[in-house]
Amino acid sequence: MGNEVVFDQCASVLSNLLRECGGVGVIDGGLATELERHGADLNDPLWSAKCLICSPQLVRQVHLDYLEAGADIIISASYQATIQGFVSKGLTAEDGEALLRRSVEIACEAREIYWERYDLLNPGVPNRRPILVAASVGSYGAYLADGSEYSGDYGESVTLETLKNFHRRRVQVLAGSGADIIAFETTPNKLETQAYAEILEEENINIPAWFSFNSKDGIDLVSGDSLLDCATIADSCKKVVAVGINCTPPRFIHGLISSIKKVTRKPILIYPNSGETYDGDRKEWVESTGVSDDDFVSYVSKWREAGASLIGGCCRTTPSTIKAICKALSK
Ligand code: MET
Ligand SMILES: [Zn+2]
Repeated sequence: MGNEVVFDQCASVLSNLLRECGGVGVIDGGLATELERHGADLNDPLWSAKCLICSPQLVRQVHLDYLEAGADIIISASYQATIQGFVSKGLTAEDGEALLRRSVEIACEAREIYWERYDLLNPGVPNRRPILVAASVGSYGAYLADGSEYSGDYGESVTLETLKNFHRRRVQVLAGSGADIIAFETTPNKLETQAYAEILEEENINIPAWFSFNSKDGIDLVSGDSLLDCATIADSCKKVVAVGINCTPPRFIHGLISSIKKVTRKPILIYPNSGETYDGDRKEWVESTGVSDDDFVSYVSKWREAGASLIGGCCRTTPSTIKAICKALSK
């Protein structure tokens, strides 16, 4: 297939969804933290990817809960699923690749169950609503599980090539897994943004991607790298169809949308966390620091007005947050 055809196909995946959703789509909420709320123990270097091995049916149920809550896009449990991470657990690289594919398959199964229920409840009404499955790619720091996911500081020895070599095979496998889009999430720095863009351009990746950055000051990425620079890289990459922010406190989102808008006309996506802070030493969330579903929702129309086209939640948001977002958008 010629490059231009691939680019057109990539662009239409999201534009079709947005058209059918009346210009604004809803992304799901936190996956890992929701698995934990249901009792999963994620204290493991594989984090939520551990559930791909131990409790795939719980992962499918959480995807289904988000669809029932109204999400138009569900994100697979591959955030911290890496071939290297599975190999350190004693699996073969082939098993690791199979688990990556499985993460997308589980999300697709949830979509199928959801659609079948719709058919049962609405016999003869052939109008299943469109749902996209996004294959999650977390950062190199998420794989290291040493906190660098939230500092973006990988040290001098990690180069662009290190990051490209780390991510390449996973991205290839996820691109061929049946997912509709690749979600590069919680991206902490510019080097990794560059690595993602180069992989998408150099490899024959024929599904679109979104780039989502993580900020802790409401201005730049967690590493201190310029959001404008990183969003510009995303803007220049033809396979990237949306750019935005995730896992960042709600209070910072409005300003971040305005910044991104300065450098791209691509759809802007945002899926903030609950605003709670994570205590890395105790390995737990500090509840009192967050916002309630009602507070979260009071932001939604402002984010929409500021220019966000895809809105959802990240860590510690739940299906009830997503339901409230849908309500605020009167979907
Ligand atoms: N999609 C991932 C999740 O919700 C994003 C995690 S951000 C640290 O589990
Ligand atoms: Zn998160």
